Amino acid sequence: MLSNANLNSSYTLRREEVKKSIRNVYDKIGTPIDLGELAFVTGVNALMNMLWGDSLQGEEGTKTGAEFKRLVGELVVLFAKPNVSDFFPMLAMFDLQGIERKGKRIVQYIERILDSAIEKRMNSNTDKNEGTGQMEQRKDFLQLLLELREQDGAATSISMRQVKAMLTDILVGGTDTTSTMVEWVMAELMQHPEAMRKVNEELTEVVGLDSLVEESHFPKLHYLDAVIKETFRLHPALPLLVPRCPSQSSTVGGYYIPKGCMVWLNVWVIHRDPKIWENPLEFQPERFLNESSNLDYSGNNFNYIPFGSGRRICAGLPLAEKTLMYILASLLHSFEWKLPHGTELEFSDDFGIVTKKLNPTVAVPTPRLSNFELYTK
Ligand code: HEM
Repeated sequence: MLSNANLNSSYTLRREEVKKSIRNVYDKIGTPIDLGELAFVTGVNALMNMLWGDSLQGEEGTKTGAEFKRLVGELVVLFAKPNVSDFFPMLAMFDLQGIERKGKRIVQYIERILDSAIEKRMNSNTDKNEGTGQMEQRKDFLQLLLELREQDGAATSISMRQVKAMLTDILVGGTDTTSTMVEWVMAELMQHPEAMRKVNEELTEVVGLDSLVEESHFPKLHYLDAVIKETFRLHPALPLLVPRCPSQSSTVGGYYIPKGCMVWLNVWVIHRDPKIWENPLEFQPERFLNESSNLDYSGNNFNYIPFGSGRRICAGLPLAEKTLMYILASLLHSFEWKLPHGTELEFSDDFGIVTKKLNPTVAVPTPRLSNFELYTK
């Protein structure tokens, strides 16, 4: 599902969701909009469409999206919360901080969404089989997983539990991260009007005010790409990545790392290390415009690893890169964004495995496009 060929063939699904969001924003022109919520619903719909061909529709869908966002947000806080049971396993059965109880409640909520999608698909597969005797179903991610299920003796056979675990991984891993980054980028741009001006200029030149952004424009949006990379430097979504557990003892940089221990890599600190970065606390997208800097998301330069590195690098990286660029470029090209009157930007972050903004980024849109029909078609 996450290969480049599959991503290219699912472009229309992302396009539909982004256009829907532009229409929704246009309907609320002049009023404050929670950018994290907007990005979350756009991202989750694009993802659900790719996973099982359905999305959250209408007012009800927006409400479910907001609830889903809140719960995934709660889950990423729980993932990182120090748990007394980890240090004293005999206390685990008492679940003293209620971490297990809260986690289970959220996972059950996600499972209900998955159960409904899986049931619908299995019923439609049965109908098709009975009706025509042919297997001619949609080959989305859910269909591929269902076909791998319980193949007698096959090495690739997986259980229904594993199907749900994979879908949950993708939904949780791919939604909160993307919407959080949209919020940070928009906040940094509103805080740095010169950078915002350059992004707008680039979009006007590359896309034109009489057109909407398409993925084919991305390779030419160099400045916006640098803005996103600089935002990842200052606000890496997973500041400690996922923990590693070495299978052999070794010595790294003079430190002995015993086999079997848990290693956390502090990307947040690496990205702000004055030995690596000039003026590390300043927002300077230009540092990513220098082609010789070799700073991309591949994880090959250990000075810059917002998507991790090595075998466990983010599995959704190509999709994340496309979705983030698409949502941001579209919001910035279609609208001008200003802070609501009398409010100020705020950059504190919240504790959790994902570095979220403590307070939502809220902004008021005004139209930028010359052809108003583009907002509604
Ligand atoms: C802006 C968006 C995203 C960011 C910043 C991000 C970041 C990360 C990071 C830092 C890791 C840990 C890598 C490591 O420790 O080396 C990770 C793992 C992962 N990500 Fe993402 N991610 C994003 C979007 C996505 C999307 C869209 C998906 C799925 C469609 C996804 C699926 C995963 C999965 C499954 C893993 C675990 C990989 C493994 O352990 O083998 N992520 N992500």
